[in-house]
Amino acid sequence: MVVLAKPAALEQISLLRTPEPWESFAGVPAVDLSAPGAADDVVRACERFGFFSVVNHGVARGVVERLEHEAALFFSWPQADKDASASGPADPFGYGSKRIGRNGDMGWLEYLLLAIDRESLSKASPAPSSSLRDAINEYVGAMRGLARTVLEMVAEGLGVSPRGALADMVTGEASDQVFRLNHYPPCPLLQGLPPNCSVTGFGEHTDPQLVSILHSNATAGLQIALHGDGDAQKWVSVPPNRDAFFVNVGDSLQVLTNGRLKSVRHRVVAGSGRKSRVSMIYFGGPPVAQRIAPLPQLLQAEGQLPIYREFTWGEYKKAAYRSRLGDNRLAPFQMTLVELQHAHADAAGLHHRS
Ligand SMILES: C=C1C[C@]23C[C@@]1(O)CC[C@H]2[C@@]12CC[C@H](O)[C@@](C)(C(=O)O1)[C@H]2[C@@H]3C(=O)O
Ligand SMILES: O=C(O)CCC(=O)C(=O)O
Ligand SMILES: [Fe+2]
Repeated sequence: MVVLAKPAALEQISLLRTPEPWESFAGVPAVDLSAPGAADDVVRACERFGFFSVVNHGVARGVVERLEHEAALFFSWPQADKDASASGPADPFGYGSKRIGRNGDMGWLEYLLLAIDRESLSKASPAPSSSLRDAINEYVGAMRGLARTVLEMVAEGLGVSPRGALADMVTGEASDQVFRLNHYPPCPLLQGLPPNCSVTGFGEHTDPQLVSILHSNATAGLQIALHGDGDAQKWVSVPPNRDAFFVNVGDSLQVLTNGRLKSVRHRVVAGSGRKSRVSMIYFGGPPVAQRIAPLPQLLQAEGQLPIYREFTWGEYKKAAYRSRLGDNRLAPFQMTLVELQHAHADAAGLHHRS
């Protein structure tokens, strides 16, 4: 990590001064994937928090440990070697430090962001070493399986058939999968400041895909916003659990379920005294041509009208990459109040356009 070499850039990473210590949240649902009724538990967790952990997931500990080891090795390379490991700074794929995306977002982290073809790392975004590439490929294979299981459970719990309708979008031939390794070192800028001061590691956002599956080491830092009434938002810290994976509902799943499942706003904060946080995240996106719109089956079953306009994943991604991290990327695709009123009137056969 380049530390303090360019103070001007560091100033752009907003320091958060927190009046209270972050509340460690004991209420994150832990779903036992091997238990009967897991599908209902998954849906409940997605409705309530858009976020949950999974245990008894069937992913071998060795797969995680191998990648953790390789990731730690990579992040310990000299800065010049990491910078040279991809041709230029991440855009969006490759090795990046402090800059997230293309539009001025900054965080106290370094990362590797990689595109995945169906089974393995894309030739377009090679890993910096063959041992890291092999560990990522093995890990991503396990994550695709886990994403499939979770999305099959979502479909089952919602009564959507076939059971693979959502899972196929993420694990099919042309699906758009992304993998990310993040490293958040302790921040020296905070030394000497009160212990409740922290720096933005990864700014608040929702993930654009259907689901993201996250694993981290034992260092805290991830926070989620609890879905409140109206605009009220309460941030809580997620206690790390090395034996579990954390599942985030993404924007696309929110749209497919007409807002019944909600994407979770989340962020990472880094402190001064902590150990480094290392996280690995698999993002399950559909093929670029996939149409994303509320599933007709769900609308019919629940007697609802769509609250989102249809778009393709390619269109959403293009818009996402033009947005800032914290933007509400779904807002432009939401039906306006007037459109909803017209749709209701049309559905009731009452609407006469002049
Ligand atoms: C600021 C940005 C980074 C991001 C692309 C974007 O323009 C807005 C969405 C961001 C995000 C958040 C979730 C994932 O980490 C990510 C890879 C993604 O798919 O959308 C990042 C993008 C990125 O880092 O390139
Ligand atoms: O690193 C983490 O723990 C979360 C990062 C994240 O939300 C992301 O990369 O989209
Ligand atoms: Fe995220």
